[in-house]
Amino acid sequence: MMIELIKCHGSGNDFLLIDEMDRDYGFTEERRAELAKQLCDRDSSLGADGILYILNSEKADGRMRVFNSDGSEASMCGNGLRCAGRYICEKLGLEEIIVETMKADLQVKKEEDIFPGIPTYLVGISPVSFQVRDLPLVIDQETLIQERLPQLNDELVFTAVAVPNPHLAAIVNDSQLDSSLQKELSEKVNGPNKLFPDGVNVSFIKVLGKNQIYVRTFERGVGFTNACGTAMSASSLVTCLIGENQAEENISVFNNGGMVRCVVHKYEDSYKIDLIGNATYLYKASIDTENGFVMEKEEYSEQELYRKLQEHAQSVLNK
Ligand SMILES: N[C@@H](CCC[C@H](N)C(=O)O)C(=O)O
Repeated sequence: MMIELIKCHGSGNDFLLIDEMDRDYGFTEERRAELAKQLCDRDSSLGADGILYILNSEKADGRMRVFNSDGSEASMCGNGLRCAGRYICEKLGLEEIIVETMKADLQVKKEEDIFPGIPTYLVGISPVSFQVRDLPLVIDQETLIQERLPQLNDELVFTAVAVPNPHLAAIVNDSQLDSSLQKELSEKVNGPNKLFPDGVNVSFIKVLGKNQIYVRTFERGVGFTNACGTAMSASSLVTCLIGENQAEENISVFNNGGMVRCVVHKYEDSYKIDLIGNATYLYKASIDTENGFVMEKEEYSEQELYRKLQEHAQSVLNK
């Protein structure tokens, strides 16, 4: 079967976007998962962190389903939603839309360029829950907010939060960041384990200065990625909880693929986080799924400008 797709990225977190809005490929659930494993394989001709399936929605402007490269389906993807949102906005000729995702209908809005010439979108990350049952995290307490988790590690202070996909975040120092700790912990909680039976995205956060943080994430179903949008949103929230940053202020979040901006909104008994960043198209291609061969490929020229943002982000990180 021939499939048409767009390879795109948000902060270097890369995806294969497949439009099913006006084309019915007749995918079964098994086929979606198989395709994610086949096409995202870095040793294949494409390679990506996940697939974004774009579908019609009965209650929103479009629907996004995201599959990780291991074939598992995730409830949300912040970087992916910027790309999916851009695609649906441009297809419908709109600047602001609602996209149905597994657990919530979310706002996507075209924003002023985060860096000259870079298509930029805002996605509203919600709902946010600190209830451990929403991750799930199996411990004998209701929440884990800036606390130790001795069953996992004695050294770090963690926050567990669902946005709504599950995140475990810790603020770390340079030596913890440079060590193999994150890999070890992440592999533990993403293999067969009793604490996080469904796995969890694990982020290490470094505070760089006022309103500036660096976040590195080991993603459930993928491994280390250049960036994870929901993780950067969750991490921004964590830094607000501890008073390093403030709600309603712009937080620049640097990552290994570039940078985004987050704004934490605090309501009476809930939070929402705006995630603002690039939605960059690399190429469009037709794929023969029998053998994974790329039959036709047309490059976009957007990545060149994106490199300027990356150079800027790198210069901040090197300071
Ligand atoms: N890269 C994404 C998150 C993708 C899903 C995640 N790996 C999960 O399984 O929850 C993002 O940008 O948020």
